[in-house]
Amino acid sequence: MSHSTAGELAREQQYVAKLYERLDVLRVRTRGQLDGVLAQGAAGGTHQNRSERDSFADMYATRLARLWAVENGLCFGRLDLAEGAAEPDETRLYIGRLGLSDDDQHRLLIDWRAPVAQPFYRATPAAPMGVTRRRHLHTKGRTVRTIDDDLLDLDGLSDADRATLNGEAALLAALGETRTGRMRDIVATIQGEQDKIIRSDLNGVLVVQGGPGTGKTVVALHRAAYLLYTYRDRLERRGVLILGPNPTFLRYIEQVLPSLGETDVLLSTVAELYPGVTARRPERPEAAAFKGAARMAEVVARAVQDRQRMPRQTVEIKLDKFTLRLDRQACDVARSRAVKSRRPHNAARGVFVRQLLNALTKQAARHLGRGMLNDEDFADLREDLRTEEPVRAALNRLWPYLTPQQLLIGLFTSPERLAYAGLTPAEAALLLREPPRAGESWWSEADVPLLDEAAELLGDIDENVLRAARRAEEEREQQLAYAREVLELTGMADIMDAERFAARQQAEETYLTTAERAAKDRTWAFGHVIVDEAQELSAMAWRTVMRRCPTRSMTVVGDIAQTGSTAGALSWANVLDPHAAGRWREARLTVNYRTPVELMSVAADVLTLVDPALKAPESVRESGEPPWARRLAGLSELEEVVAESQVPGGKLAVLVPEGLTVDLPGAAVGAGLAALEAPVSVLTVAEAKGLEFDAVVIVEPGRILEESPRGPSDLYVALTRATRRLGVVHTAGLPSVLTGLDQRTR
Ligand SMILES: Nc1ncnc2c1ncn2[C@@H]1O[C@H](COP(=O)(O)OP(=O)(O)OP(=O)(O)O)[C@@H](O)[C@H]1O
Repeated sequence: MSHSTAGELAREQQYVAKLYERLDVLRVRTRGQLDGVLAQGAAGGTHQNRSERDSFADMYATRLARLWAVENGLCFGRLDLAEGAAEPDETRLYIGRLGLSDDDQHRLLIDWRAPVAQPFYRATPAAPMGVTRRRHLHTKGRTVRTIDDDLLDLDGLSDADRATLNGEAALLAALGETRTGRMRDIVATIQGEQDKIIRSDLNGVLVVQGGPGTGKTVVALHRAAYLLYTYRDRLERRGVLILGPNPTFLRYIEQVLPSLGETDVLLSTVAELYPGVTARRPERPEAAAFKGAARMAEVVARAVQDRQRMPRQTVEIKLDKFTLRLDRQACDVARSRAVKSRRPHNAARGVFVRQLLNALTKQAARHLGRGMLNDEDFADLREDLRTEEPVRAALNRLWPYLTPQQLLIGLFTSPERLAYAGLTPAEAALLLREPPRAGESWWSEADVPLLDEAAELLGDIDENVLRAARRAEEEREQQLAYAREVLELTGMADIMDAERFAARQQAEETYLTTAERAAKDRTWAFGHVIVDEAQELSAMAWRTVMRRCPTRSMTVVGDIAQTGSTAGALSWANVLDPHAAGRWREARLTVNYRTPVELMSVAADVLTLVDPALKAPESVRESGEPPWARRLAGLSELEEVVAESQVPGGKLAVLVPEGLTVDLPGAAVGAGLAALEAPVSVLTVAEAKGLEFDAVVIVEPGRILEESPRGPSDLYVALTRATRRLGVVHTAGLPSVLTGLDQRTR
């Protein structure tokens, strides 16, 4: 290290130490404010006093959580601006995870999302945006380890400045690190094309199309943080939903937003979007694809109509003293009134029942010899009839209350109902199933959009009753959870127990965060929705997602070339035009930050099998390790191959075709937390989608290629998961597209 660099490092250390000092002061101060509010107690005062106190407590608790979240890498950059490009005392800006000012309101640190921080990510030598130098500070704990400078305007620098330049290495250093099994934030090294997407306008649907490793996921997450910062009021109220392909992927990305100080975001999968249903049953790909097709909306609608069909014969209702009759015409009139009301099935039932009860009441009056009734008597008699069991039973048979679950179970277990819904016997066979048995998990991921569709058409049975029941059940639980959180955060857990704290809250007060409230409510409309691996969503899944976002403020990220699901997308226009025609725009990411050049050139060959017109993204770096292929006498040799391929301290994935089991002692098998944490995991391509590993060994690529109509896409995904090493092993022949690989014998 040169003398001047050492001096520069010491100066930066001094500044960074000052920032941490300020952070500590703010933590103590905010903690004091929170304690002050909590000490006022929650029991006394008017309702308004209490709710004001609670919002302050909430605000301080959130602020405190944010101040703690930014401990690592608090400050990671510095911008030196040319004279004239900034106010005289603002020519040097430090950029960090949040904004800090001193008590005199002098800015000490700029939040990376603030407009003035934008040149840190966008300035280039060709368009320096007034920046003379961009400096990256690499810290460990509170210590500045190294600094890297990008020189943007040589003329603007003094001789002394020139002597301290280090050159750009921050990005490559970040990319070269071994993987931890969890995605990290990239706030210090966001690239220009990524920054444009992150800061793109909130309105409308932004599609981010990019090849593997171009940073779509990580960019989408930084965009969420940016939008929350920039439109905090609007988004905190309605919440932000991030949808990923499976729970393992959500675990992979879950730390990124908290590390950026944002915690109130709901991470979910489509399978979890229907509150109260756990969709765990595996589904045959043909059935899943069929259930995902847009036509299923019509099928579900027909299934509802099926439950509104009227019998041909007159319905007889035997009461003690006489028998009432509903003929076909009376039923048809009531049905058509109910349908014309345009209400969902369960709400329209009220119209239907009222109409028939009126008809029955008139009949009953005749039987009772009471020709003309005044309004009051008529209403009394109608009420008497309504509570008669035979009347209730008859009306229920004609137009039953239905939950979405009842509707779909009825449909999927009945060849007659499936036929009425418009399916051929062969199509019906894909859906036909045995009724649920106790404890069985009956629903699959592909069923969730159908339940959601049914819920729209049926409506709630009785909103108020349902809500009240749900609230009563959840109330105590919510209050306890909240109390625990607050007590833990404030370090008060040892002086007050959560039960007592919760007991002090009023019954009508709820303490759920926006994300938590939204997760429990099927009809919640989010302020912004981000869909990752969006190419995999079926047409029916898109209908479900769009219902969660009526404003269509969305970020949709994916890669059409990676579509593995047969119900998935083949073009963004196909997917989005039905829901947001004229309201979506596409941005592209073109640089691959994950996969080295050597691996990407093999993947590019496979991409031509997906579609010769597609172009693979450019890789930014080389690994110096050419990918290889090896023929094995048997899969028992795999253990040795894996041992040779591991990167010390890193993660390795063995990617296998669907249904192939391999025996690797100590390896984590299948999706789940272990897949992220174990040094070696065995996964199918679908399970590895969106993830990355230091090394990857692909087993029997020929089978992956042939096992589905989307085989080439699956192989492309498999080839692009590694950051350093890639090997392919096979006992059967090697697909011709891979014969260019280094052939190894051992
Ligand atoms: N600007 C950056 N600085 C540092 N690392 C980056 C940057 N952009 C992307 N990366 C890294 O590149 C890798 C790939 O990013 P990401 O998983 O977001 O890509 P993707 O486009 O979603 O890939 P895929 O389509 O294959 O799932 C991640 O390790 C990510 O952290």
